[in-house]
Amino acid sequence: MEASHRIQINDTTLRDGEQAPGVVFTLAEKVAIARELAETGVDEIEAGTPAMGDEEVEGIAAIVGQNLRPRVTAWCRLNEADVDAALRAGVKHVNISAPMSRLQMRVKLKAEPDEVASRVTRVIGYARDKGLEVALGGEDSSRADLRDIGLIAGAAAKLGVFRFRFADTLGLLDPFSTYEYIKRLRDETDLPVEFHGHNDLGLATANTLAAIRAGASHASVTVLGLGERAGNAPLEEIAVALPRTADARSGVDPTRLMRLCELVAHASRDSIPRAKPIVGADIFTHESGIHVAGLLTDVRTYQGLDPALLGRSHKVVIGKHSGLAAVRSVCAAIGLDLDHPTAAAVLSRVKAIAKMTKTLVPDARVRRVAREEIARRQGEEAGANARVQPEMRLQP
Ligand SMILES: CC(=O)SCCNC(=O)CCNC(=O)[C@H](O)C(C)(C)COP(=O)(O)OP(=O)(O)OC[C@H]1O[C@@H](n2cnc3c(N)ncnc32)[C@H](O)[C@@H]1OP(=O)(O)O
Ligand SMILES: O=C(O)CCC(=O)C(=O)O
Repeated sequence: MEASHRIQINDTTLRDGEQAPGVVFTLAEKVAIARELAETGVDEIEAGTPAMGDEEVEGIAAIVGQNLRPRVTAWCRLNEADVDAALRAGVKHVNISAPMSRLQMRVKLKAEPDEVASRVTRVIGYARDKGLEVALGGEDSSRADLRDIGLIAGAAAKLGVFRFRFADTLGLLDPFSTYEYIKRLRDETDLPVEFHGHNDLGLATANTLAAIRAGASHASVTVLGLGERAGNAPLEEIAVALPRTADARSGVDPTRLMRLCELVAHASRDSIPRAKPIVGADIFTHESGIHVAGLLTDVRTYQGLDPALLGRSHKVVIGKHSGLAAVRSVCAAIGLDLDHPTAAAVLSRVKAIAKMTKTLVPDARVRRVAREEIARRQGEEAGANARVQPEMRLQP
């Protein structure tokens, strides 16, 4: 059965993702990532920050030039010069960002809410006059008075902006407070809401899903959660979790997530942690005997997420926590059928190896031990038979 509502996946790997310390994408990498994002099925690509200069503008323009299916947006501050830079990049859509908390308004713009609203009218009006489709970015929304958001988003709505982005800029929210904020935001604006979460408390995914449950229609994400400080909500987690936890779906093709994540990891000179949800190398790898025995009998016993959904499969490995079923299955895969005492002897030896080496025991070594045990047992049986032969001859 298909989940009920379609959520827009707005990827900001090339903007907020590249803000992660030390991450630099080359122009070729940016284009490759944008193309892969499009193939994966995201709805929007936030391609960069034109105010950063000519090279950044060139990078965004190169992505625009690919004529990809997703909308390509650029991130602008609340000033005309940033809008002009976005125009040079050739985008048709921009996110124009205004601080929503009084603290950020005062520190960054030396302004009070009504002055920010006036500035929104001026700058977004300027962008609209130049033919741009505009979304209002609400920086630091989670520390804002929702009435201030209502005032500023109201000024933007009058100019026909297509969306409001609620940013939990400092990753302060939890799923319960996110849900409340996004529900209450409905009293302040009719604009479609995008939720942009940060992962400082490890809650970006949970908060984004809570925002969706509360009525947000757009999820702002990055590949592998790359982004400022602890990063953002990972695209791969949101895409896979949406239908499972939020009765919603996206246009993302899960079978392309591995390839996309590997590309971004490589371009950001990082590796994917082995236990990273959805794309980590080990997330469908099973060592524990009880789990392996269960999976081998009926896969549903220990399968939450079907690896086939991601084009992946379960893998059994042998280590300190293995049991007889696992050892037997590794050997049976090459036609070595172990009886119970032989399997027990093999298991005992491979466990000792795992403890000594503090790692897994490769299948080839398990099978070598198995062959040795089979040979030893056959030798013992032959010896025993030889010993009993004379007695047998004495029998009448
Ligand atoms: C929460 C976020 O992710 S916000 C996005 C953060 N992204 C980036 O910072 C992108 C990379 N940044 C850069 O390359 C540079 O900071 C630039 C090119 C954007 C600006 O560089 P500079 O002109 O040297 O300014 P600097 O970085 O020192 O300070 C930022 C300026 O932007 C202003 N500013 C910040 N947010 C906004 C906003 N939403 N609207 C208008 N102005 C803003 C600050 O008040 C400050 O103004 P000031 O120069 O008058 O003091
Ligand atoms: O204002 C926006 O568009 C969001 C900026 C951002 O990345 C954030 O606040 O974390």
